[in-house]
Amino acid sequence: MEGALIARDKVGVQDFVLLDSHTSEAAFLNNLRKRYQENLIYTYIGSLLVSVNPYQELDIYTVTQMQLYRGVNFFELPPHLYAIADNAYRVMCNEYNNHFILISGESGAGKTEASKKILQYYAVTCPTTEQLQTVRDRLLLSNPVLEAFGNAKTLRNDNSSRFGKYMDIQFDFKGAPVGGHILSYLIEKSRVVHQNHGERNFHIFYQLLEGGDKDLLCWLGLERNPQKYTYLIQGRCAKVFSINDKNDWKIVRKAFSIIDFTEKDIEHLFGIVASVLHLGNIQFEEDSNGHAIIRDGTQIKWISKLLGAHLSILQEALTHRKIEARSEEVLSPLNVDLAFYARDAVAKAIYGRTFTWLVNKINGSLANKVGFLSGKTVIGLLDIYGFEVLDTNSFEQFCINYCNEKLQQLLIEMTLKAEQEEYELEGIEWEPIPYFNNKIICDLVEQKHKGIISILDEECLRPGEATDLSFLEKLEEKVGDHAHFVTRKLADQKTRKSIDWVDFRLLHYAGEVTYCAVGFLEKNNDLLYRNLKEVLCNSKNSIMRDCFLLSELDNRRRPETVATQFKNSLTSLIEILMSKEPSYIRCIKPNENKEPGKFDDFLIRHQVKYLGLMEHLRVRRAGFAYRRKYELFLQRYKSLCPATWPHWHGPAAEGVERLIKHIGYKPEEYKLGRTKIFIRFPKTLFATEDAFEYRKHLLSKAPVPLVWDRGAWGSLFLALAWMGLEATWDGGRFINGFINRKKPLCPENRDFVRLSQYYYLMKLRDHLPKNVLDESWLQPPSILEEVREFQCKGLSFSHQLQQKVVTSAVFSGKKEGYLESLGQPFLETRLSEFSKPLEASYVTPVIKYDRNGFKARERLLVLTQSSAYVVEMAKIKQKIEYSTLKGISTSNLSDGIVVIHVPEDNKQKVGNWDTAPVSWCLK
Ligand SMILES: Nc1ncnc2c1ncn2[C@@H]1O[C@H](COP(=O)(O)OP(=O)(O)OP(=O)(O)O)[C@@H](O)[C@H]1O
Repeated sequence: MEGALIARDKVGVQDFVLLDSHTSEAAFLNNLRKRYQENLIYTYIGSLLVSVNPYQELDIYTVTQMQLYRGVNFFELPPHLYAIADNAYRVMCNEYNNHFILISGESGAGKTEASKKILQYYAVTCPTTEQLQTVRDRLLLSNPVLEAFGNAKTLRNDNSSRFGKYMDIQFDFKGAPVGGHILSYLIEKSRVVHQNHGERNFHIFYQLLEGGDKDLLCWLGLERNPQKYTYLIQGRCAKVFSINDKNDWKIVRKAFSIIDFTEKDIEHLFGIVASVLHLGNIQFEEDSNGHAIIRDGTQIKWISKLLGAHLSILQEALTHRKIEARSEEVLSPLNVDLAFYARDAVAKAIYGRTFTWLVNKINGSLANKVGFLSGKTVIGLLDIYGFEVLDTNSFEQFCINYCNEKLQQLLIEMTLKAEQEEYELEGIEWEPIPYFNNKIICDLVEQKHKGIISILDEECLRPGEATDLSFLEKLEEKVGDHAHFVTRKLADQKTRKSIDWVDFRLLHYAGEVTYCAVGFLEKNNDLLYRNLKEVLCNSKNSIMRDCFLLSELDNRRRPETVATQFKNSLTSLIEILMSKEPSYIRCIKPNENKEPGKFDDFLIRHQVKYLGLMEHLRVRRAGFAYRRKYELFLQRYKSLCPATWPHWHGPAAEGVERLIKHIGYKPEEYKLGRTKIFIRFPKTLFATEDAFEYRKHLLSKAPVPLVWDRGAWGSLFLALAWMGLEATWDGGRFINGFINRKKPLCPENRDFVRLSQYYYLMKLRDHLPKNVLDESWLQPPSILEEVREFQCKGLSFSHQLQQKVVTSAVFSGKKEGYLESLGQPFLETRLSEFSKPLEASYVTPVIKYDRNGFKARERLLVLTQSSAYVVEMAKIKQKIEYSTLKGISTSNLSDGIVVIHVPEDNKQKVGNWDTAPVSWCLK
């Protein structure tokens, strides 16, 4: 206990306070620098996590660290990714809602690493079973496969994501990961055929050449030397010091077997990868008529073999274009330039569509096959290509940066804007803090008819001679007066020099980016000659046939342009995210050289500025560190005030007022809104948390059933769960008390009581004082993990063990779900005082509602072997025998209401209570 408090004082509080006292940018940067130099790479601004890429493995990603953060409020320990992950997870489990974690920052800032660490955190800390272990492995192993095919070395990052990824992790009602789903966004296909100096193609090509065994390479017609392949050598850096292609190949190869890829799938997949390399080596020359012919037939033969395409048809498709004139089809020979264009187009199309196939295949293997369909919640992880400025920026950078504008907009909408609007809504006095809203740039790009994408589409689709230059002219005409758009013609004298005639410049939220318009039309159209498509549709390679459907050939409608498809997919993504509870991680790149420990002030200041971190800080500082609905605040802290403990029956707002008056909040420390309490300073909250912690410590020492969270409806459900499972337990001995119950609970109710049982136990764990979770216990063999659990929780070990043995004798092989429940400790919630006169097996405080007027009354519910009793003080108010029980209904809401149905003809007058209802309604 003490340890936890000291740790919190030393680190958690300090983190907040330091930030709290820093309003100036310089002070904030100083703080970040100082922390970075001490290897403290994480900092909070409120609940937003700022992460500065360390470029070295620090000792903060261990399983012990993960366990440390598990189930602890995020402000209690030093800032960490795990705290954010755990917080989202816990809220999801408690409130059954969906979450997402948005990880943003520029290329190389550490987004992918962060998302992988979060995934690992869930894999390690979430409950699992043998069956779920496969799901967990698949979730983890989908990453190396996707990275192999979708990541590449760029100048800014040796493992840069060249596609956007949004991954939903699905959890069942117990909080166990049961499945996943990945949405991918616009892979940078142009990289397949062209790489800038110092950059590589996608990792998989190098991995295959480096790691693939001799027989495989021989079968694919490949040589173990990237220098032999045109598509791999343009960046002149096939070998990279920081990348171990051979090792990565092994991981990918192993991953394939775990994520359900058959040998045939793998054969076809690498047939495609090799075909792309062979395609790149095809050279054309001119025949006497100026038509393109293939110079050397070796490559095309390999492609024909690997794709299962007819050699002469393939040859023809690469050198001719099929033109449809009325009802006739005419083959028109291509010149050399067009033949190269066709070759590259088919290589890009093959790779791009195979990537989509790969994602779908992985999704098939991640699909939830084991979990309960009901009660499924998700946590989404968004790791998407970061803001990017290259020497020459093309259509791909335009899309990537537009995507980052959209995410910035989402963040503004959900934080800066939402927070300030919330104050207004809640009637809290507030001086608005200005911030840059990048909506204006999003509109410039995406507005219907008027935005850059619409203008680009118009140029792509209109008849006549449209070129990249005519597109640029259209832009000048239509958006030339926009404050965030410049071309050479529109620029003032000073900036003119830095913009070429084929360029346009956008003033993004993250800085200026000059785009070269050359290639925009072609990349946006992304057309593939019809005869090439036909070849691929008829391929014997099953992946190709899945990717190129014959129906596509019949569809005469022009496909949507790439930019419009991308815009639409981003709109859907934003909708997906808006429906979930957000957590944010802002990644910062500390220097351009990928060097550990180097804090480049200039570079970081720029990121702090455009990420809007100072505005976040000011809103946080001027605003309130914490806000919570009255009901939830009261629920958590009600034990701190005698008037609210154990129950407060009035409105929650009044309860909170009583509570904070009792604790002694000063007026400047809080504000009461319409539905929420707002606490200004973190220290106020910490003091409250400390008091709560101490209170729990005291409570847990007292006899459990009478004082411990009397409102814990879970206790009742636990009892009901046992009843539903037709058994109960008397003072350590199990008795088949309900064995004669004829009707078992229906499946929904059974799931529900199991859920209640599970959460009750989780609650039990969370409410134990921290010092009992002592890491000094020796790591037991896994078979004894359960025993250790009891030790850790401070429960009587031998007693629990005895009970487990007895239970095993009674239930093993007889009770459904018994094996699953083995790992959960039994509760010590028996009431010894009652055991003699009533032979009680279970006691819990409840609120009983009368049929007449639904009036609430505090009672105790006592469950014995044969009957249930409602008790007031020491008086039995009502008794019902289980043999007469008609049924039990539970509410489908989280209100904890249970109705116990009693037959009409079975009314009993007990004690002095003469209004025995037909049903008991309990909470
Ligand atoms: N927490 C970390 N610990 C150690 N190294 C890290 C960490 N985060 C990032 N790095 C290093 O920085 C590199 C770049 O990180 P990462 O690939 O996550 O960047 P990114 O933001 O996803 O970039 P992109 O947008 O280009 O995909 C990693 O390959 C790794 O070397």
